Amino acid sequence: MYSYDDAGLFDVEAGLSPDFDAQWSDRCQDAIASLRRRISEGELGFATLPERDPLDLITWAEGRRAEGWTDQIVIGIGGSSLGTRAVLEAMGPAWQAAMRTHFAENLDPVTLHAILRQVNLQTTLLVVVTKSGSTIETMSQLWILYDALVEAVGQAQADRQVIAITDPERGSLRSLATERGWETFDVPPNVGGRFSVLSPVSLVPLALAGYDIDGLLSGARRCLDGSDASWMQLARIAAQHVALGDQGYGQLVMMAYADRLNALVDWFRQLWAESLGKARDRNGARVHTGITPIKAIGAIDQHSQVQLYMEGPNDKQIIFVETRSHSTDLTIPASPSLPEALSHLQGRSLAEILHAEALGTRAALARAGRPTACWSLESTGAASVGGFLMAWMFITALAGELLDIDAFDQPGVELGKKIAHGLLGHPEHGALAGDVAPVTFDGTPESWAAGR
Ligand SMILES: O=P(O)(O)OC[C@H]1O[C@](O)(CO)[C@@H](O)[C@@H]1O
Repeated sequence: MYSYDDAGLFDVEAGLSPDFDAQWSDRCQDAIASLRRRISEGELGFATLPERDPLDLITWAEGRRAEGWTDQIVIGIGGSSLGTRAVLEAMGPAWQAAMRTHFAENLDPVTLHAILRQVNLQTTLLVVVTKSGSTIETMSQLWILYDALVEAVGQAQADRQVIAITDPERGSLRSLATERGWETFDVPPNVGGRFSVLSPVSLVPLALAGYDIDGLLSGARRCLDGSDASWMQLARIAAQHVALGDQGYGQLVMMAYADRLNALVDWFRQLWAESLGKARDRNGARVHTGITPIKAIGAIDQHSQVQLYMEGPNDKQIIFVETRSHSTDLTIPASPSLPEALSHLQGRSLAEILHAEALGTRAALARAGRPTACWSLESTGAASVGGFLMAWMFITALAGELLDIDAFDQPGVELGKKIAHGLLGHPEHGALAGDVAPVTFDGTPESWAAGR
Protein backbone atom coordinates (compact mmCIF):
# COMPACT_ATOMS: atom_id res chain seq x y z
CA MET A 1 0.00 0.00 0.00
CA TYR A 2 2.65 2.54 1.09
CA SER A 3 5.92 2.67 2.95
CA TYR A 4 7.44 5.43 5.03
CA ASP A 5 11.12 6.28 5.28
CA ASP A 6 12.15 8.76 7.96
CA ALA A 7 15.94 8.37 7.80
CA GLY A 8 16.30 11.93 6.56
CA LEU A 9 14.74 13.31 9.73
CA PHE A 10 17.58 11.89 11.82
CA ASP A 11 20.52 12.03 9.44
CA VAL A 12 20.91 15.77 9.50
CA GLU A 13 22.65 17.66 12.23
CA ALA A 14 19.71 19.85 13.19
CA GLY A 15 17.12 17.08 12.80
CA LEU A 16 15.66 14.74 15.37
CA SER A 17 17.89 13.46 18.14
CA PRO A 18 18.76 9.74 18.31
CA ASP A 19 16.90 9.75 21.66
CA PHE A 20 13.69 10.87 19.97
CA ASP A 21 11.82 7.61 20.60
CA ALA A 22 12.67 7.54 24.28
CA GLN A 23 11.81 11.21 24.68
CA TRP A 24 8.44 11.01 22.95
CA SER A 25 7.22 7.53 23.81
CA ASP A 26 5.12 8.50 26.85
CA ARG A 27 3.55 11.49 25.13
CA CYS A 28 2.68 9.30 22.14
CA GLN A 29 1.06 6.72 24.42
CA ASP A 30 -1.01 9.44 26.08
CA ALA A 31 -2.05 10.88 22.73
CA ILE A 32 -3.09 7.45 21.49
CA ALA A 33 -5.08 6.72 24.66
CA SER A 34 -6.89 10.03 24.46
CA LEU A 35 -7.73 9.67 20.77
CA ARG A 36 -8.90 6.08 21.20
CA ARG A 37 -11.16 7.14 24.04
CA ARG A 38 -12.69 9.95 21.97
CA ILE A 39 -13.26 7.54 19.09
CA SER A 40 -14.83 4.84 21.25
CA GLU A 41 -17.13 7.43 22.85
CA GLY A 42 -18.39 8.33 19.37
CA GLU A 43 -17.02 11.86 19.42
CA LEU A 44 -14.79 11.41 16.35
CA GLY A 45 -16.68 9.65 13.60
CA PHE A 46 -13.98 9.81 10.92
CA ALA A 47 -12.09 6.89 12.41
CA THR A 48 -14.89 4.36 11.96
CA LEU A 49 -16.05 5.43 8.48
CA PRO A 50 -13.98 2.72 6.71
CA GLU A 51 -15.91 0.05 8.60
CA ARG A 52 -19.16 0.96 6.83
CA ASP A 53 -20.28 -1.41 4.09
CA PRO A 54 -20.43 0.55 0.81
CA LEU A 55 -22.54 -2.03 -1.04
CA ASP A 56 -25.83 -0.10 -0.80
CA LEU A 57 -24.14 3.03 -2.08
CA ILE A 58 -22.49 1.19 -4.95
CA THR A 59 -25.82 -0.39 -5.94
CA TRP A 60 -27.57 2.96 -5.72
CA ALA A 61 -24.89 4.60 -7.90
CA GLU A 62 -25.15 1.84 -10.51
CA GLY A 63 -28.88 2.43 -10.62
CA ARG A 64 -28.48 6.16 -11.12
CA ARG A 65 -25.81 5.69 -13.78
CA ALA A 66 -28.17 3.37 -15.65
CA GLU A 67 -30.50 6.37 -16.02
CA GLY A 68 -28.00 7.74 -18.53
CA TRP A 69 -26.51 10.81 -16.87
CA THR A 70 -23.38 12.01 -18.65
CA ASP A 71 -22.08 14.59 -16.15
CA GLN A 72 -22.23 15.57 -12.50
CA ILE A 73 -21.39 18.99 -11.12
CA VAL A 74 -20.09 18.67 -7.57
CA ILE A 75 -20.87 21.93 -5.78
CA GLY A 76 -18.88 22.33 -2.57
CA ILE A 77 -15.70 23.83 -1.13
CA GLY A 78 -12.99 22.91 1.39
CA GLY A 79 -13.66 19.57 3.01
CA SER A 80 -16.77 19.25 0.89
CA SER A 81 -14.77 19.04 -2.33
CA LEU A 82 -11.03 18.59 -1.75
CA GLY A 83 -11.23 14.91 -0.79
CA THR A 84 -13.34 14.06 -3.83
CA ARG A 85 -10.95 15.88 -6.11
CA ALA A 86 -7.94 14.26 -4.43
CA VAL A 87 -9.23 10.73 -5.04
CA LEU A 88 -10.59 11.44 -8.48
CA GLU A 89 -7.35 12.98 -9.73
CA ALA A 90 -5.09 10.45 -8.04
CA MET A 91 -6.94 7.45 -9.42
CA GLY A 92 -7.08 9.17 -12.75
CA PRO A 93 -9.30 9.69 -15.74
CA ALA A 94 -9.48 6.00 -16.64
CA TRP A 95 -12.09 5.73 -13.92
CA GLN A 96 -14.06 8.65 -15.20
CA ALA A 97 -15.61 6.81 -18.11
CA ALA A 98 -18.86 6.36 -16.22
CA MET A 99 -19.67 10.02 -15.74
CA ARG A 100 -17.72 13.25 -16.24
CA THR A 101 -17.22 15.20 -12.99
CA HIS A 102 -16.95 18.98 -12.77
CA PHE A 103 -16.23 20.96 -9.60
CA ALA A 104 -18.08 24.19 -8.85
CA GLU A 105 -15.74 24.90 -6.01
CA ASN A 106 -14.30 28.38 -6.07
CA LEU A 107 -16.66 31.28 -6.44
CA ASP A 108 -15.19 32.21 -9.77
CA PRO A 109 -17.68 33.42 -12.37
CA VAL A 110 -15.44 32.45 -15.27
CA THR A 111 -15.08 28.85 -14.05
CA LEU A 112 -18.79 28.43 -13.41
CA HIS A 113 -19.60 29.92 -16.77
CA ALA A 114 -17.19 27.48 -18.43
CA ILE A 115 -18.81 24.53 -16.64
CA LEU A 116 -22.24 25.67 -17.81
CA ARG A 117 -20.96 25.79 -21.36
CA GLN A 118 -19.40 22.31 -21.14
CA VAL A 119 -22.40 20.37 -19.88
CA ASN A 120 -25.78 19.48 -21.29
CA LEU A 121 -28.10 20.20 -18.37
CA GLN A 122 -30.62 17.68 -19.70
CA THR A 123 -28.21 14.89 -18.75
CA THR A 124 -26.41 16.44 -15.76
CA LEU A 125 -26.79 15.84 -12.05
CA LEU A 126 -26.11 18.55 -9.48
CA VAL A 127 -24.45 17.11 -6.40
CA VAL A 128 -24.41 19.80 -3.73
CA VAL A 129 -22.26 19.17 -0.67
CA THR A 130 -22.17 21.34 2.43
CA LYS A 131 -22.16 20.11 5.98
CA SER A 132 -23.30 23.40 7.47
CA GLY A 133 -25.76 23.95 4.64
CA SER A 134 -24.96 27.64 4.50
CA THR A 135 -21.53 28.09 2.93
CA ILE A 136 -21.67 31.22 0.80
CA GLU A 137 -19.62 29.85 -2.12
CA THR A 138 -21.61 26.64 -2.31
CA MET A 139 -25.10 28.07 -1.88
CA SER A 140 -24.46 30.94 -4.33
CA GLN A 141 -23.37 28.52 -7.04
CA LEU A 142 -26.22 26.14 -6.26
CA TRP A 143 -28.74 28.92 -6.82
CA ILE A 144 -27.26 29.78 -10.19
CA LEU A 145 -26.99 26.16 -11.35
CA TYR A 146 -30.42 25.15 -10.05
CA ASP A 147 -31.98 28.15 -11.74
CA ALA A 148 -30.31 27.18 -15.03
CA LEU A 149 -31.43 23.59 -14.55
CA VAL A 150 -35.06 24.58 -13.95
CA GLU A 151 -34.93 26.67 -17.06
CA ALA A 152 -33.49 23.78 -19.07
CA VAL A 153 -35.66 20.90 -17.88
CA GLY A 154 -38.54 22.36 -15.86
CA GLN A 155 -39.08 22.43 -12.11
CA ALA A 156 -40.27 18.86 -11.52
CA GLN A 157 -37.46 17.27 -13.53
CA ALA A 158 -34.84 19.61 -12.03
CA ASP A 159 -35.77 18.38 -8.57
CA ARG A 160 -34.99 14.82 -9.69
CA GLN A 161 -31.52 15.93 -10.83
CA VAL A 162 -30.30 17.40 -7.53
CA ILE A 163 -28.62 15.33 -4.84
CA ALA A 164 -27.91 17.08 -1.54
CA ILE A 165 -25.28 15.90 0.95
CA THR A 166 -25.58 17.73 4.24
CA ASP A 167 -26.23 17.53 7.99
CA PRO A 168 -29.11 15.13 8.74
CA GLU A 169 -31.18 17.82 10.44
CA ARG A 170 -29.63 21.25 10.56
CA GLY A 171 -28.96 24.00 8.01
CA SER A 172 -30.53 25.80 5.07
CA LEU A 173 -29.67 23.10 2.54
CA ARG A 174 -31.43 20.41 4.59
CA SER A 175 -34.61 22.57 4.71
CA LEU A 176 -34.41 23.34 1.02
CA ALA A 177 -33.87 19.70 0.09
CA THR A 178 -36.85 18.63 2.18
CA GLU A 179 -39.01 21.34 0.70
CA ARG A 180 -38.05 20.49 -2.88
CA GLY A 181 -37.99 16.71 -2.39
CA TRP A 182 -34.32 16.32 -3.42
CA GLU A 183 -32.57 13.03 -2.83
CA THR A 184 -30.28 13.45 0.19
CA PHE A 185 -27.36 11.80 1.96
CA ASP A 186 -26.25 12.59 5.50
CA VAL A 187 -22.92 13.97 6.59
CA PRO A 188 -22.53 12.31 9.99
CA PRO A 189 -22.63 15.08 12.63
CA ASN A 190 -19.53 13.67 14.34
CA VAL A 191 -17.44 13.90 11.13
CA GLY A 192 -15.85 17.27 10.36
CA GLY A 193 -15.54 18.51 6.78
CA ARG A 194 -11.81 17.96 6.36
CA PHE A 195 -12.11 14.48 7.88
CA SER A 196 -15.07 13.53 5.68
CA VAL A 197 -13.47 12.08 2.55
CA LEU A 198 -14.57 8.54 3.46
CA SER A 199 -18.15 9.61 4.21
CA PRO A 200 -20.98 10.27 1.71
CA VAL A 201 -19.38 13.70 1.14
CA SER A 202 -16.94 12.11 -1.31
CA LEU A 203 -18.20 8.55 -1.62
CA VAL A 204 -21.46 9.62 -3.31
CA PRO A 205 -19.87 11.58 -6.18
CA LEU A 206 -17.06 9.03 -6.47
CA ALA A 207 -19.51 6.13 -6.66
CA LEU A 208 -21.59 8.00 -9.23
CA ALA A 209 -18.49 8.46 -11.35
CA GLY A 210 -17.78 4.74 -11.06
CA TYR A 211 -14.72 4.88 -8.80
CA ASP A 212 -13.72 1.94 -6.63
CA ILE A 213 -14.97 3.17 -3.25
CA ASP A 214 -14.82 -0.33 -1.83
CA GLY A 215 -11.06 -0.44 -2.55
CA LEU A 216 -10.66 3.03 -1.10
CA LEU A 217 -12.29 2.00 2.18
CA SER A 218 -10.39 -1.25 2.42
CA GLY A 219 -7.10 0.63 1.92
CA ALA A 220 -8.17 3.00 4.69
CA ARG A 221 -8.89 0.06 7.01
CA ARG A 222 -5.46 -1.40 6.40
CA CYS A 223 -3.52 1.66 7.54
CA LEU A 224 -4.42 0.88 11.14
CA ASP A 225 -5.06 -2.69 12.19
CA GLY A 226 -6.00 -1.72 15.74
CA SER A 227 -2.77 -3.09 17.20
CA ASP A 228 -0.70 -0.95 19.56
CA ALA A 229 2.18 -1.11 17.09
CA SER A 230 0.14 0.32 14.22
CA TRP A 231 -1.15 3.13 16.43
CA MET A 232 2.40 3.84 17.60
CA GLN A 233 3.66 4.02 14.05
CA LEU A 234 1.25 6.85 13.23
CA ALA A 235 1.72 8.62 16.57
CA ARG A 236 5.47 8.53 16.04
CA ILE A 237 5.11 10.27 12.67
CA ALA A 238 2.87 12.91 14.27
CA ALA A 239 5.44 13.36 17.04
CA GLN A 240 8.25 13.73 14.51
CA HIS A 241 6.53 16.68 12.87
CA VAL A 242 5.54 18.25 16.19
CA ALA A 243 9.07 17.82 17.58
CA LEU A 244 10.62 19.39 14.50
CA GLY A 245 8.07 22.21 14.79
CA ASP A 246 9.30 22.79 18.36
CA GLN A 247 12.86 22.92 17.04
CA GLY A 248 11.97 25.78 14.67
CA TYR A 249 10.94 23.82 11.59
CA GLY A 250 7.65 25.67 11.35
CA GLN A 251 6.89 24.79 7.72
CA LEU A 252 5.95 21.44 6.31
CA VAL A 253 6.43 21.00 2.60
CA MET A 254 4.65 18.08 0.98
CA MET A 255 6.35 17.53 -2.37
CA ALA A 256 4.58 14.96 -4.51
CA TYR A 257 6.29 13.49 -7.54
CA ALA A 258 3.29 12.94 -9.81
CA ASP A 259 0.89 15.41 -11.36
CA ARG A 260 -2.05 13.29 -10.35
CA LEU A 261 -1.17 13.79 -6.66
CA ASN A 262 -1.65 17.54 -6.95
CA ALA A 263 -5.14 17.56 -5.43
CA LEU A 264 -4.10 15.08 -2.75
CA VAL A 265 -1.62 17.66 -1.48
CA ASP A 266 -4.38 20.32 -1.56
CA TRP A 267 -6.50 18.02 0.58
CA PHE A 268 -3.59 17.55 3.00
CA ARG A 269 -3.04 21.31 3.27
CA GLN A 270 -6.57 21.93 4.51
CA LEU A 271 -6.45 18.97 6.86
CA TRP A 272 -3.19 20.07 8.47
CA ALA A 273 -3.75 23.84 8.46
CA GLU A 274 -7.31 24.01 9.79
CA SER A 275 -6.72 21.25 12.32
CA LEU A 276 -3.48 22.43 13.87
CA GLY A 277 -3.37 26.20 13.39
CA LYS A 278 -4.91 27.23 16.70
CA ALA A 279 -4.68 30.22 19.04
CA ARG A 280 -5.66 28.37 22.22
CA ASP A 281 -5.10 25.01 23.81
CA ARG A 282 -7.89 22.89 25.25
CA ASN A 283 -7.82 24.81 28.52
CA GLY A 284 -8.25 28.10 26.75
CA ALA A 285 -4.65 29.24 27.26
CA ARG A 286 -3.02 31.15 24.41
CA VAL A 287 -0.69 28.93 22.41
CA HIS A 288 -0.61 29.88 18.70
CA THR A 289 0.35 26.46 17.43
CA GLY A 290 0.75 25.44 13.84
CA ILE A 291 3.19 24.25 11.23
CA THR A 292 2.43 25.82 7.88
CA PRO A 293 1.77 23.24 5.17
CA ILE A 294 3.24 24.05 1.77
CA LYS A 295 2.45 22.32 -1.49
CA ALA A 296 5.13 21.40 -3.98
CA ILE A 297 5.11 19.19 -7.06
CA GLY A 298 8.20 17.37 -8.24
CA ALA A 299 9.93 17.77 -10.59
CA ILE A 300 8.30 21.12 -11.42
CA ASP A 301 9.17 22.77 -8.11
CA GLN A 302 12.78 21.64 -8.29
CA HIS A 303 12.95 24.43 -10.86
CA SER A 304 11.04 26.87 -8.69
CA GLN A 305 11.20 26.23 -4.92
CA VAL A 306 14.17 23.97 -4.23
CA GLN A 307 16.73 26.77 -4.28
CA LEU A 308 14.89 28.21 -1.26
CA TYR A 309 14.55 24.85 0.45
CA MET A 310 18.29 24.23 0.02
CA GLU A 311 19.75 27.61 0.92
CA GLY A 312 16.96 29.65 2.50
CA PRO A 313 16.08 29.57 6.20
CA ASN A 314 16.43 26.08 7.64
CA ASP A 315 12.82 26.07 8.88
CA LYS A 316 11.24 23.44 6.62
CA GLN A 317 10.45 19.79 7.07
CA ILE A 318 10.11 18.29 3.62
CA ILE A 319 7.97 15.24 2.96
CA PHE A 320 8.45 13.55 -0.39
CA VAL A 321 5.54 11.56 -1.79
CA GLU A 322 6.25 9.14 -4.61
CA THR A 323 4.26 6.51 -6.43
CA ARG A 324 6.04 3.30 -7.41
CA SER A 325 3.69 2.79 -10.33
CA HIS A 326 2.48 5.47 -12.71
CA SER A 327 -0.08 3.30 -14.54
CA THR A 328 1.70 4.10 -17.77
CA ASP A 329 5.27 4.93 -18.72
CA LEU A 330 7.35 6.07 -21.67
CA THR A 331 10.95 5.23 -22.48
CA ILE A 332 13.52 7.48 -24.09
CA PRO A 333 14.43 5.88 -27.39
CA ALA A 334 17.96 5.36 -28.67
CA SER A 335 18.49 8.27 -30.97
CA PRO A 336 21.59 9.56 -32.67
CA SER A 337 20.31 13.10 -32.20
CA LEU A 338 20.45 12.91 -28.38
CA PRO A 339 23.36 15.10 -27.23
CA GLU A 340 26.41 13.19 -25.91
CA ALA A 341 26.04 14.77 -22.47
CA LEU A 342 22.55 13.30 -22.12
CA SER A 343 23.17 9.94 -23.79
CA HIS A 344 22.99 8.13 -20.43
CA LEU A 345 19.24 8.81 -20.51
CA GLN A 346 18.71 6.53 -23.50
CA GLY A 347 16.60 3.53 -22.59
CA ARG A 348 15.52 5.12 -19.30
CA SER A 349 11.83 5.47 -18.58
CA LEU A 350 10.26 8.74 -17.44
CA ALA A 351 9.26 7.08 -14.15
CA GLU A 352 12.90 6.08 -13.59
CA ILE A 353 14.13 9.61 -14.28
CA LEU A 354 11.48 11.14 -12.02
CA HIS A 355 12.45 8.76 -9.23
CA ALA A 356 16.12 9.64 -9.68
CA GLU A 357 15.19 13.31 -9.45
CA ALA A 358 13.31 12.73 -6.21
CA LEU A 359 16.23 10.75 -4.76
CA GLY A 360 18.71 13.37 -5.94
CA THR A 361 16.75 16.27 -4.48
CA ARG A 362 16.27 14.49 -1.18
CA ALA A 363 19.96 13.62 -0.93
CA ALA A 364 20.93 17.19 -1.75
CA LEU A 365 18.59 18.52 0.93
CA ALA A 366 20.08 16.10 3.44
CA ARG A 367 23.56 17.35 2.58
CA ALA A 368 22.32 20.89 3.19
CA GLY A 369 21.13 19.81 6.66
CA ARG A 370 17.40 19.85 5.82
CA PRO A 371 15.13 17.21 7.40
CA THR A 372 13.21 15.03 4.95
CA ALA A 373 10.97 11.95 4.98
CA CYS A 374 9.46 9.97 2.13
CA TRP A 375 6.14 8.26 1.59
CA SER A 376 6.18 5.75 -1.27
CA LEU A 377 2.76 4.72 -2.50
CA GLU A 378 2.53 1.36 -4.18
CA SER A 379 0.42 3.06 -6.84
CA THR A 380 -2.22 5.76 -7.11
CA GLY A 381 -4.95 3.13 -7.01
CA ALA A 382 -7.82 2.93 -4.54
CA ALA A 383 -6.07 1.01 -1.75
CA SER A 384 -2.93 3.15 -1.63
CA VAL A 385 -4.87 6.40 -1.81
CA GLY A 386 -7.35 5.22 0.84
CA GLY A 387 -4.48 4.19 3.12
CA PHE A 388 -2.65 7.48 2.65
CA LEU A 389 -5.78 9.56 3.36
CA MET A 390 -6.60 7.61 6.49
CA ALA A 391 -3.02 7.64 7.75
CA TRP A 392 -2.87 11.44 7.48
CA MET A 393 -6.22 11.90 9.20
CA PHE A 394 -4.90 9.87 12.14
CA ILE A 395 -1.51 11.61 12.11
CA THR A 396 -3.21 15.01 12.15
CA ALA A 397 -5.59 14.02 14.94
CA LEU A 398 -2.68 12.59 16.95
CA ALA A 399 -0.65 15.77 16.37
CA GLY A 400 -3.63 17.68 17.82
CA GLU A 401 -3.50 15.48 20.91
CA LEU A 402 0.25 15.98 21.24
CA LEU A 403 -0.21 19.73 20.99
CA ASP A 404 -3.16 19.61 23.39
CA ILE A 405 -5.41 21.56 21.04
CA ASP A 406 -8.81 20.90 19.50
CA ALA A 407 -7.92 19.64 16.03
CA PHE A 408 -11.57 19.42 15.00
CA ASP A 409 -12.81 23.01 15.11
CA GLN A 410 -11.93 26.04 12.99
CA PRO A 411 -12.96 29.21 14.87
CA GLY A 412 -10.49 31.31 12.91
CA VAL A 413 -12.36 31.07 9.62
CA GLU A 414 -15.63 32.54 10.90
CA LEU A 415 -14.93 36.25 11.23
CA GLY A 416 -13.98 36.83 7.59
CA LYS A 417 -17.10 34.99 6.43
CA LYS A 418 -19.32 37.09 8.69
CA ILE A 419 -17.77 40.36 7.55
CA ALA A 420 -18.34 39.32 3.92
CA HIS A 421 -21.99 38.53 4.70
CA GLY A 422 -22.29 41.88 6.50
CA LEU A 423 -20.90 43.69 3.46
CA LEU A 424 -23.48 41.98 1.29
CA GLY A 425 -26.33 43.11 3.51
CA HIS A 426 -26.80 40.37 6.12
CA PRO A 427 -28.77 42.13 8.88
CA GLU A 428 -26.97 40.43 11.80
CA HIS A 429 -23.43 40.91 10.51
CA GLY A 430 -23.67 44.46 9.16
CA ALA A 431 -22.07 45.94 12.28
CA LEU A 432 -19.08 43.62 12.00
CA ALA A 433 -18.18 45.15 8.65
CA GLY A 434 -17.10 48.28 10.58
CA ASP A 435 -15.29 50.74 8.35
CA VAL A 436 -14.88 48.35 5.41
CA ALA A 437 -16.59 50.04 2.45
CA PRO A 438 -19.89 48.35 1.57
CA VAL A 439 -20.06 46.35 -1.65
CA THR A 440 -21.91 48.17 -4.40
CA PHE A 441 -20.48 46.19 -7.27
CA ASP A 442 -22.48 46.05 -10.46
CA GLY A 443 -19.89 44.26 -12.58
CA THR A 444 -18.22 47.35 -14.06
CA PRO A 445 -14.56 48.16 -13.38
CA GLU A 446 -15.59 51.65 -12.16
CA SER A 447 -17.91 50.30 -9.47
CA TRP A 448 -15.23 47.83 -8.32
CA ALA A 449 -12.74 50.65 -7.86
CA ALA A 450 -15.34 52.82 -6.09
CA GLY A 451 -16.17 50.08 -3.61
CA ARG A 452 -12.61 49.75 -2.31
O1 LIG B 1 -19.20 21.73 4.23
P1 LIG B 1 -19.36 23.17 4.50
O2 LIG B 1 -20.18 23.44 5.72
O3 LIG B 1 -19.90 23.89 3.30
O4 LIG B 1 -17.95 23.80 4.82
C1 LIG B 1 -16.95 23.92 3.85
C2 LIG B 1 -15.62 24.24 4.50
O5 LIG B 1 -15.70 25.49 5.17
C3 LIG B 1 -14.99 25.43 6.40
O6 LIG B 1 -15.93 25.40 7.41
C4 LIG B 1 -14.14 26.61 6.66
O7 LIG B 1 -13.18 26.81 5.69
C5 LIG B 1 -14.22 24.10 6.32
O8 LIG B 1 -13.86 23.64 7.56
C6 LIG B 1 -15.18 23.28 5.56
O9 LIG B 1 -14.59 22.12 5.04
